[in-house]
Amino acid sequence: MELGYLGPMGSYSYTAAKYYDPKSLLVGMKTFREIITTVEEGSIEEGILPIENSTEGAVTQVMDNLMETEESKIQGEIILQVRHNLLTVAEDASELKYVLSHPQALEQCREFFANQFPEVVLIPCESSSTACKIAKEKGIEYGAIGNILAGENNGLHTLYKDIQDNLNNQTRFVIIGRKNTVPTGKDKTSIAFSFHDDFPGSLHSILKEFAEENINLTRIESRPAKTELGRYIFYVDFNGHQEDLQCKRVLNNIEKITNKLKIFGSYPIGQIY
Ligand SMILES: O=C(O)C(=O)Cc1ccccc1
Repeated sequence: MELGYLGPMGSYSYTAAKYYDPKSLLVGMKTFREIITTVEEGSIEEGILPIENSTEGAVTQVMDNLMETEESKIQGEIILQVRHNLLTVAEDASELKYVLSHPQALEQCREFFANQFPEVVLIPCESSSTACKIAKEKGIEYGAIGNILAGENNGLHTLYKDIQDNLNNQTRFVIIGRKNTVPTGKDKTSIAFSFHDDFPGSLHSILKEFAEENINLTRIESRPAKTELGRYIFYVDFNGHQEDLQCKRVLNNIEKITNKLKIFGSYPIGQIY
């Protein structure tokens, strides 16, 4: 089984992919969009994508891109305890001027840099493992935020460990693929919907359906519909599989109330690593 991830090797996505399926053949890619496109086209079977973080919230780029999918479904999830480290070319920070990483990682360590290295310029790049590679090429003024593994792979020093602002920093990854899943009894389903018109109680009318079937929601987010200010797409995750009877009833009912209902998929509840 080939599994696409945000590469190169040593990224946080790589770690998550290894935990999810140690046997799969990992294929490093440059962007989240590339991962989604290759799964959509069927040229790779699965892809892994970060979708939300316990401190920073939604990974909006992934959520927006998933909205456009036609063939791929969410068929798994995994939660990774993300520990950031300051990895540098030099053995100390005396020359440190620039620190590179994925925007998500930079955001999750903003306080650390404001307190410890207010003069350091934070530079976004494609991934934390790419950041390590670039830092190594650039020299002693450079550092990266990444996995210790990525630092070691690139010959960097681990200057500070656990620099994430929130000690309990978790990222939830979803696995997309083209297969349908079967109910396991411990599943989750992800959907998104929008309304024809704005009307009082619109969101309530949806939430009521879940409440009446005693279905627990595990996440609710809104994203701009990108048509006009004040129009939203709502993203909801809930416990249960779309083939379960109660879930089927809810999905049937809310399809009638909503303008567009997208079911991203049902999948076994993931473990935390
Ligand atoms: O840049 C990486 O290594 C990634 O895999 C993206 C990412 C960044 C920060 C937290 C989780 C995933």
